[in-house]
Amino acid sequence: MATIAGLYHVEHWQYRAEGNANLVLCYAGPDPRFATTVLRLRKTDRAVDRREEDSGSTLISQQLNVAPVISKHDVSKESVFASKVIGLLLGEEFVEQLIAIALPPEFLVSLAASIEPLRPQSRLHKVIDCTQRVGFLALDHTQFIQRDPKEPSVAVEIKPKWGFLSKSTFILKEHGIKKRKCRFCMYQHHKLKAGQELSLSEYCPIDLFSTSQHLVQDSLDALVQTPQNNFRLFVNGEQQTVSREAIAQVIVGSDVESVQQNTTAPQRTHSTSLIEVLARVLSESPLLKRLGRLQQALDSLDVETIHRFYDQLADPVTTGLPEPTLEEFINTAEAFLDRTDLDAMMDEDQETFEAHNEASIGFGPEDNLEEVPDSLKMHFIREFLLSATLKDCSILITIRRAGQAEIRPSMAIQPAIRTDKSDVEFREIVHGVEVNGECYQYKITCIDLDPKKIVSVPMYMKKDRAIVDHYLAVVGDRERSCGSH
Ligand SMILES: O=P(O)(O)O[C@@H]1[C@@H](OP(=O)(O)O)[C@H](OP(=O)(O)O)[C@H](O)[C@H](OP(=O)(O)O)[C@H]1OP(=O)(O)O
Ligand SMILES: Nc1ncnc2c1ncn2[C@@H]1O[C@H](COP(=O)(O)OP(=O)(O)OP(=O)(O)O)[C@@H](O)[C@H]1O
Repeated sequence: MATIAGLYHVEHWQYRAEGNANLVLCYAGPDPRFATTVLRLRKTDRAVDRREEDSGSTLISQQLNVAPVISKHDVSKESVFASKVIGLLLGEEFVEQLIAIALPPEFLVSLAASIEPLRPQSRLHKVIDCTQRVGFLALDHTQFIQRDPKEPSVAVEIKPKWGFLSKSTFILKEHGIKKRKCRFCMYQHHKLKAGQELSLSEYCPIDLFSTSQHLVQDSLDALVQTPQNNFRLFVNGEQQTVSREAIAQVIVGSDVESVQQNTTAPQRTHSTSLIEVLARVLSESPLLKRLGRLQQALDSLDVETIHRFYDQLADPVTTGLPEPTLEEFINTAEAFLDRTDLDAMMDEDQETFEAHNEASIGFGPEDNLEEVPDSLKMHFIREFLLSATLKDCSILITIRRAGQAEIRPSMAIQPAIRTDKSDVEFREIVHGVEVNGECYQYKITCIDLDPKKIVSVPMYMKKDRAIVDHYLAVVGDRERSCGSH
């Protein structure tokens, strides 16, 4: 594992953001090698008595003392999973580069203590896992490698979730609502009941994934209106509160300082809004379409059949299945690509894509599923896990105004970082787009591409049931289908 001299200064790392599983810090020190990089660290359950909680180093040291020496999460292969497995499917250019680095425990302990007061209340049930020996250095995708002091970079993070309505013939008739309402829209009602959200989101992923520019634009407006955990805004790497006003002010290249200070200073008027530029980028880039089609094609059997396979294969004593290895995931992706023409898949209309997809499975719901060979059952469970990764990733789109000459695609390379093992360098591909006669540079990257666990399959099944049952109980089958306008 690489050790990088000069990286382990706690005071040089600032809290950036966190999800359920990882916490991310951005570099704010003087070393130019780490400018525009972030550090991604795994979290673990807070395993100490809450009465003793002091949100400081005692707490973290307790964790360090009680936890086993080897972290229960072996994350060392996760960077390879993202680049090799997801890279095969999505295209390597869209997958964020992660560099695995060694983590001294004292560094983690001090880091955890220093950022604790900055963390949101809702995430405090977990802490940085101070037993992890490996973390990841990545590019800060809210900014460009080459900063332009005159043109601020505006970044939007979208967690698009499930971009398809399942047409799987394996879905039981009584669960047919899944063919009309998307999982995100149905899940909103469950989240409301559970107190996870206070109001329903106006966003529907089916519109975002539609590739129709006006629907994409409408769904971006909906995300701004109800961002939940699906939309974040950054200006020069600083996270901003999402609001219509902030978005209107962040007309790319407008008076950014006033947005950062959240003032309502008079805006410079531009004909083009950030939403328009984003809609163009999302409709133009193949990423979103590829993501949606892959999510659907890799989930051809739906969790209902996947769970049946899981039950048929699971060891009755341990009631589990071994987690797939990296090699097994690679083989699964390769076998999927053998039966799928990725280029054709991108060009086909929805109906043809679904028909091809169904035909390529090799068996149907009318067949005796007990007779499907075990190896094939395992294969489809792993495909389903790949789909789960793609259903939970986020997309970062970073934009800045540019001159006409700068909108040709180009690659920027960060100065090499010398580790004790080798030199590593980060790269980014910068594209250009012209909207309403104004030129912009952008990059688009997928983050959070961790492998999902096979042990979660029964939980996925339970969640599916809970979401559908609750939706049918409170709404029924009376709303218009998602995607029908
Ligand atoms: O099942 P979902 O759709 O709720 O997804 C979970 C996410 O909830 P969301 O609905 O996006 O708010 C959830 O996000 P939040 O914690 O709600 O922000 C995680 O991303 C979770 O992944 P993991 O278990 O940490 O690997 C996600 O779990 P997976 O289903 O991806 O395993
Ligand atoms: N390379 C990056 N550049 C900039 N910001 C990043 C980067 N990676 C992560 N982040 C920020 O940190 C947040 C948490 O990271 P990440 O999505 O990997 O966590 P997670 O726990 O896996 O998320 P989830 O709960 O969705 O599974 C992201 O939502 C994003 O705002």
